[in-house]
Amino acid sequence: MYTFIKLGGSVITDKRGEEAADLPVIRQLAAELAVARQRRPEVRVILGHGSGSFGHVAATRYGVHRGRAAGVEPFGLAMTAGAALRLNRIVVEALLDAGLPAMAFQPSATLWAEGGQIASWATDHIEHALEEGLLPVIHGDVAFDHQQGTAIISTELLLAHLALSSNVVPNRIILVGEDAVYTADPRRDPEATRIPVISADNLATVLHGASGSHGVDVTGGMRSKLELMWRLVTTCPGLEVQLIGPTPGNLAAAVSGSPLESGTIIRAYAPR
Ligand SMILES: Nc1ncnc2c1ncn2[C@@H]1O[C@H](COP(=O)(O)OP(=O)(O)OP(=O)(O)O)[C@@H](O)[C@H]1O
Ligand SMILES: C=C(C)CCOP(=O)(O)O
Repeated sequence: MYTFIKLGGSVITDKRGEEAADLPVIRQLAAELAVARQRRPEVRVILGHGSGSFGHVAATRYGVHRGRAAGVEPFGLAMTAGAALRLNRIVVEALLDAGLPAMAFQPSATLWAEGGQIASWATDHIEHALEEGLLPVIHGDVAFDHQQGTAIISTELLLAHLALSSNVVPNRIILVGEDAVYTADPRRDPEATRIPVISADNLATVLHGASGSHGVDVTGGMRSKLELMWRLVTTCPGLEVQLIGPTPGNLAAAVSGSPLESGTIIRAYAPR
């Protein structure tokens, strides 16, 4: 069984800036992952990261997510791919510096989209990388799209595709981003309170209080993230999704399976 992790663009960059990577946070998260891997070497991880103020700013500028309708030029597509890759390089170098065998797999090189969704993605190299003991690193990316010409594929869509359509079946997905899901957007509503567990009982209310991102974002923010993660936990038996913030110690604890007093867990089935 595998653990999928997404380092959210909202924590590894400043989403209100442009190409503003948060190096101290990236290094801290890389170090925590290294600690967790030493503690629990049997936990096999695929690491994804969002694009934050790199890809989202470029995609918005050139309209890549809207495809032909926005008259995307090759240069705009290439600039957006370049921005996503610049952040990817920063993340992978930090992981290598922390002693992790991180290797990047650029999704757009082997993926086709259709109407903004993944139509096909050749993931056999990623699966083989895991067998070789590597830490495969993927990232939200641009894509060629059969229907709309170009698209943006979020990290969550990539992780969902791996979970549903590859040989790599996760039992946990850890999303490092907002420190929890709240009853309303915590950046807008100071009265918002943390929701510790999302299940069938409160899903509708939770979705009602979830909205977009505080920064430039073309992949939907919290609401679309939750909808997709709910689809996954209801399709993959035993899968749990955990949303945590970047507070030091959280990622190491979550990967090691230690209980956390913070964050939100999404589960469709009662815990065993
Ligand atoms: N109910 C809610 N609870 C928590 N956060 C919420 C809620 N509703 C909206 N948000 C917003 O969701 C955003 C987090 O989603 P966002 O897509 O920006 O994260 P990310 O995955 O880290 O980014 P990226 O797509 O760049 O990787 C924050 O801006 C937060 O304010
Ligand atoms: C904007 C680009 C290039 C990718 C978006 O991926 P995400 O940050 O995971 O939503």
